[in-house]
Amino acid sequence: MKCYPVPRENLVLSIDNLKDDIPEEYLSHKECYENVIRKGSVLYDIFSELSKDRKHKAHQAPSNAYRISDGIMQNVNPFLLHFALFVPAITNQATPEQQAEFLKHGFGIIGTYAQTELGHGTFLRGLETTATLDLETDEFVLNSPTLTSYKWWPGGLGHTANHCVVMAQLYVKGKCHGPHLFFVQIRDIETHEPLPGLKLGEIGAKMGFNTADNGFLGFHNFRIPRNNMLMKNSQVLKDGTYVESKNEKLTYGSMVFVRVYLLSDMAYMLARAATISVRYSAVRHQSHIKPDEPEVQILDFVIQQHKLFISIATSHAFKICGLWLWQTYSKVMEDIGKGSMDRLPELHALSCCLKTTSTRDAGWLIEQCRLACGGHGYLMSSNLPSLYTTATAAITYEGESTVLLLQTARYLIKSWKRAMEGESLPATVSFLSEYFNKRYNKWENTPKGIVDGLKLVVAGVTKMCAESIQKHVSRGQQYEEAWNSSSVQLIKASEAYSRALLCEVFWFEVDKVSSTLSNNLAVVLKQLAELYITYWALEKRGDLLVYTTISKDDLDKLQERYEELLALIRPNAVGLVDSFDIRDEILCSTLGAYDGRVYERMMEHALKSPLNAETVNQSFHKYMKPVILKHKI
Ligand SMILES: CCCCC/C=C\C/C=C\C/C=C\C/C=C\C/C=C\CCCCC(=O)SCCNC(=O)CCNC(=O)[C@H](O)C(C)(C)COP(=O)(O)OP(=O)(O)OC[C@H]1O[C@@H](n2cnc3c(N)ncnc32)[C@H](O)[C@@H]1OP(=O)(O)O
Ligand SMILES: Cc1cc2nc3c(=O)[nH]c(=O)nc-3n(C[C@H](O)[C@H](O)[C@H](O)COP(=O)(O)OP(=O)(O)OC[C@H]3O[C@@H](n4cnc5c(N)ncnc54)[C@H](O)[C@@H]3O)c2cc1C
Repeated sequence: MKCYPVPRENLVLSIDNLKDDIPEEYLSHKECYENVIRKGSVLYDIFSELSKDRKHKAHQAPSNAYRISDGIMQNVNPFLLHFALFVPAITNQATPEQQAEFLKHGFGIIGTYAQTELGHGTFLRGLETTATLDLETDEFVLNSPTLTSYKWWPGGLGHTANHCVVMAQLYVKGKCHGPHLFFVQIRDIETHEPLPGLKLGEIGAKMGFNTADNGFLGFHNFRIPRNNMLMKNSQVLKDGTYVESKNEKLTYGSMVFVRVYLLSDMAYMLARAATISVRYSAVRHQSHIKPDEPEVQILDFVIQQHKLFISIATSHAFKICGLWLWQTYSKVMEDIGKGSMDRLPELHALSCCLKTTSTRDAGWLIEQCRLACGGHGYLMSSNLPSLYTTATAAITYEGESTVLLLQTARYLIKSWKRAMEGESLPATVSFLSEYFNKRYNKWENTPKGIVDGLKLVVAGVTKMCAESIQKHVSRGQQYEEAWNSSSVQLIKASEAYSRALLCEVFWFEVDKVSSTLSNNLAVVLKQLAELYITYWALEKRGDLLVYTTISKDDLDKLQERYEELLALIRPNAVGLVDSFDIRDEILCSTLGAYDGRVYERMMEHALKSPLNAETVNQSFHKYMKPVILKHKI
């Protein structure tokens, strides 16, 4: 996977014409798009220059530096798909010769990843776009046979990209070989006009992501060279011979990359929301704790700490687990490069449930941060509304959450069956064997004890799912029907598995490095990790009571410890969000600026509203005054 050198923050933030005179929320839909293209083009130019000087580092661990662009854009970058999916799809799925050919223009082309259609997003085998081999001309003919087969949603497709990687059903000599990827130019490089045989446009305003330029694309007998099929894993030869892939799911590899990346991405989204809401909570004084004392910082309310500190801890949890998952991804990609695909199912299962949990948690936690800021959190200038709509889009894109959790459940059930047959299991699911063989310990009120307890919940729910499926089958249902009948519990098993993974990796990674850290830092990181684990033990107390030997007394002690941790973290709370080191220009928040001048910034921002350009808006004279005068008594 090529990674793009990321421009240093100072370099990017020092560029004058990247600043907005009018806040984006006061621009029209069209002006918004034109504005991000203006800024994105400057960024793109910087990326191009920088990439000429430095070698691309393959398999570079996720870094959120590319989110500088979000700070500059104050919204989603329409070029993001080029980097997030278009280039990775080519580097993962094309032969070296094709990569050299397709990427020879480097930043000279702008691409996107066109897979989802109006009629299908989840069920990829149901995609309707066709790519049919024409033996005589050595070309593929692309068609959108129905309205529902139009590509719909790809970022940058509407008016930005001039190329895309298209997922289409491959037809050779009348036989369908399933979804494959194709490199397609869609606009003229010089004029940017759509090429003949294409229908292109944007899909309209959305809840957020409104600068992503999500678009639609229809093909009408559109021809591309045969060599434009990405042929690293499977090939179509000149004589029409189809050489199938060692694993047909390798075609889906680009989605795994983004799912893995999203864990780190959500860590960064949460870091921003936590920074804004904790800093604001240190500035905002409201109400009393002791009646005879001055109004307090709202951060001194324990319930405010309960709302916000979990976001600080979760950001670190996702960052640490994101790097752990990235290392797994890199190792599996390396193995695949050597011809071994043994761990691909495990990586798929891990990426599905962790992508789902991280995006869902980021959504509700950012909303919780907003709500904790009262009315001012509802202002666009706080940036919390935009963070929310941007984060929650990820619950759907790159694999809808329910669908991905069912994928992980599929892996858990298969692993449970292997445990029952005495097979050895990968470390990430080996606890299923221990549970099956009744090798587990009594409850302990320690972080490790909680992690072990959460794993027992996973094993217990997985066992219950397997028994439920078996029960439905024994009553005459086909396996797929029995699976569907048990899907509520299957989702629960995957959710529990994801939570146990996050708690285990967070705690043990922190524990592992703590000896290398200064004592103060180790203490604070361990407090955050313990807060995270204890928070979720209390949230899942019902399951723990069902599947472990935890007692009511243990739970009371956990609640007490949780509240102790809130008090221990309180003195470091502002320092902890400052340590996320997110500059004001990237935070883009009147509530979260480093200098704490909240009220002055709110007023400065309000005065930028176009409505405040005059004391009386023309609508008074045009519309209100006639009515007032007419009904004046
Ligand atoms: C200039 C400034 C910018 C600079 C930027 C610089 C750098 C940026 C770099 C990176 C950024 C990265 C991320 C940034 C953040 C966000 C990205 C930006 C925007 C959003 C993009 C969104 C893009 C999309 O949404 S693309 C479309 C996504 N669509 C999906 O995910 C579809 C979901 N559906 C599926 O995956 C499948 O259809 C299915 C649900 C799995 C079902 O498929 P099916 O064939 O029915 O499979 P089945 O259930 O029968 O299982 C069969 C078998 O296959 C295995 N399987 C399935 N999928 C996979 C897989 N992906 N990998 C491996 N194995 C897979 C499955 O386990 C089964 O196996 P088995 O039979 O059980 O053994
Ligand atoms: C902001 C944004 C950006 C996007 N960017 C891109 C992009 O760049 N490129 C691209 O190709 N796509 C993109 N997408 C599309 C995205 O990948 C799809 O929306 C996603 O895969 C879900 O597919 P769908 O919308 O067709 O929902 P469907 O697949 O129709 O699912 C709808 C609902 O049906 C239920 N459901 C579906 N299947 C199952 C099942 N098997 N079991 C149980 N329940 C099920 C779920 O509740 C699901 O939410 C983007 C989407 C968004 C929102």
